[in-house]
Amino acid sequence: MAEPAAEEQRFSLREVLDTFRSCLSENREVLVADYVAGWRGLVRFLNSLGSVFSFISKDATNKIQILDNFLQSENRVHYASVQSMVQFELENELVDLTKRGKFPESGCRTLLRLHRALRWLELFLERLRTSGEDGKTSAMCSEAYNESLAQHHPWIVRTAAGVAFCALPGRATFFEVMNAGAPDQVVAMLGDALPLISEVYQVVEDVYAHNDLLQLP
Ligand SMILES: CCCCCCCCCCCCC/C=C/[C@@H](O)[C@H](COP(=O)(O)O)NC(=O)CCCCCCCCCCCCCCC
Repeated sequence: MAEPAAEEQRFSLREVLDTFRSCLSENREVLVADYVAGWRGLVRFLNSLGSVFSFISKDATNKIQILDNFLQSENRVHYASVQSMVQFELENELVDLTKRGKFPESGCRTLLRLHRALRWLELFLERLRTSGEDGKTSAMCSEAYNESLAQHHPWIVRTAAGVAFCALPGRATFFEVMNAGAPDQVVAMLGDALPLISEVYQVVEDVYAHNDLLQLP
């Protein structure tokens, strides 16, 4: 008998893109449940690349879980969108604004970590999309990282990340794991996806910038 559970576990780039697509509502609210679902898909992809990446996927999973808990809490209506979450947590003083204190796991600071990682994803996928057949994924990955997330990570994390990047498979294998068809189809799909990811990133960036939350500890 076929194993649906195993099939569900299989990463599909299209599915992940669809969840990121559905996370922007008509009035440009970013829906937290879909945002988190998109991340869950990406983590599944990362896990399929091997255990060298597990320290990264554990951190991402942990943050997804924190947000999931809010989505299931009695305050869940306030966590429906990034906009409502920010408003709710700020109004009720549930965020450590300048140094870590009573709220080390606020929704705002937790989502900010994923938001910064989304910028890495955008830069990385754009490099992947425009790369040639012999493009080096590890170089693309570390360039994207240095331009984004690295600025927020201490030396020890940057070093560990650098080591992990060396274990990335080549472009061809990478495209296969994405499970989105032949390389030219993957490239086309990335072309469709990137404006979407950028838009989600930009909306969240604007909300955080407007509320002066981009440096939350
Ligand atoms: C495909 C290669 C994957 C490379 C992933 C690049 C990102 C490297 C991130 C390294 C993070 C190391 C783990 C620790 C992080 C935390 O210190 C740090 C700060 O948190 P804190 O303030 O609570 O302490 N956490 C973070 O910055 C959040 C990191 C979240 C990383 C999620 C990465 C998911 C990658 C998904 C890959 C998908 C590839 C897409 C192909 C379709």
